[in-house]
Amino acid sequence: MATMYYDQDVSLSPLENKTVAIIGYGSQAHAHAQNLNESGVKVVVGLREGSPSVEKAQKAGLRVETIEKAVQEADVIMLLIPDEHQAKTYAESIAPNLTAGKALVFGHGFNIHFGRIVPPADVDVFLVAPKGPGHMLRRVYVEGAGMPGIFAVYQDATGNARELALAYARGIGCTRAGVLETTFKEETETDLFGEQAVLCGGLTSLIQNGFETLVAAGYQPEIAYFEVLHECKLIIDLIYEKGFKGMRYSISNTAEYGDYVTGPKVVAAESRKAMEEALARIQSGEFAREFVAETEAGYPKMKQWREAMNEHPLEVVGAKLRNMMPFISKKELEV
Ligand SMILES: NC(=O)C1=CN([C@@H]2O[C@H](COP(=O)(O)OP(=O)(O)OC[C@H]3O[C@@H](n4cnc5c(N)ncnc54)[C@H](OP(=O)(O)O)[C@@H]3O)[C@@H](O)[C@H]2O)C=CC1
Ligand SMILES: CC[C@](O)(C(C)=O)C(=O)O
Ligand SMILES: [Mg+2]
Ligand SMILES: [Mg+2]
Repeated sequence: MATMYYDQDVSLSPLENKTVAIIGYGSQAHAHAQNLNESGVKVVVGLREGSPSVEKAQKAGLRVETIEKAVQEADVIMLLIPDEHQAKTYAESIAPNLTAGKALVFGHGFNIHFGRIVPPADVDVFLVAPKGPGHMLRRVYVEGAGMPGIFAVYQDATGNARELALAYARGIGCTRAGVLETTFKEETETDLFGEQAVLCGGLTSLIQNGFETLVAAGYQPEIAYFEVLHECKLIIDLIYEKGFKGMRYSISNTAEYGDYVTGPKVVAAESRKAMEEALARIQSGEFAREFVAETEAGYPKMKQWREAMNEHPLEVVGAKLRNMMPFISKKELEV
């Protein structure tokens, strides 16, 4: 069993009298900035010139500076802009202001692991990666709960990097749920695998195929949506709270029997092989190279896939149905 760190094991004191610069104010960054601020840590948000996020961060009671100025005045610099843009921002705005003894921090190991950012030897480098979306990191913190997180030290120039990483994890609320130590390699590869094969790619493909199968067979799209998407959350909630056993306790025996008989046929050897191939592509750096090339070309494939999916009957019917359920549609994801 891995060593888990909780609130009672971790002190915030390594962050006392230090300033944390949060670079960006998107999904993760707004949650880190607001959670740290409410945990009593001194925070400055670093944003590019003309950023539309300045007002949002200020409205949340946060101080905003340019990226360069935020890096200059901070002891700990957390880089939370999209992975594909980090190397350029690092080279232009961060590296020239990154003096000895500061800490350069990441929410995901992509740029260090794939060699796109090479920091100087005299700074601490670590990651603190919450295991969940930024908007949920903020939501659970406000509710008094936390999101599990993992941390890794890549470079310990000051001798304090590990304690600083744990204190940071506490400041954003992760030690309320449990934090464990990893490496940049393990975090990067497992995170990419999880989001591609299971959490995002795998899950949406499963739902989409289920929806299309029912609709093609002549069933009403609204029923198909409720059956394979809306109810997914309710089943996942049970798995999240009680594991497979608790979920199977709550469903009917009919459903449980069908689950054992049909599940392994739907997600079978072919899918397992595709998962292994996806992992190999991640480990070899092939996925990272392909994603960076897509970025440099202006995201032609991403744009096409996004547009096509936005028009898919699943999304069209889903938007209408969610609109009739104010307890869902009123939950904003806007920062
Ligand atoms: N999304 C998530 O929940 C998770 C993300 N992570 C990691 O966290 C990091 C941030 O991801 P995420 O929160 O999704 O990022 P977002 O896409 O939400 O980041 C948006 C922010 O980045 C700024 N930004 C975008 N492009 C640039 C640029 N070229 N130069 C300067 N600023 C820029 C935007 O600035 P402006 O406001 O000016 O538009 C905005 O403030 C990544 O490393 C990611 O892998 C880790 C765990 C989960
Ligand atoms: C699952 C996607 C994720 O890895 C995350 C929210 O943890 C991401 O990169 O956004
Ligand atoms: Mg990720
Ligand atoms: Mg993740």
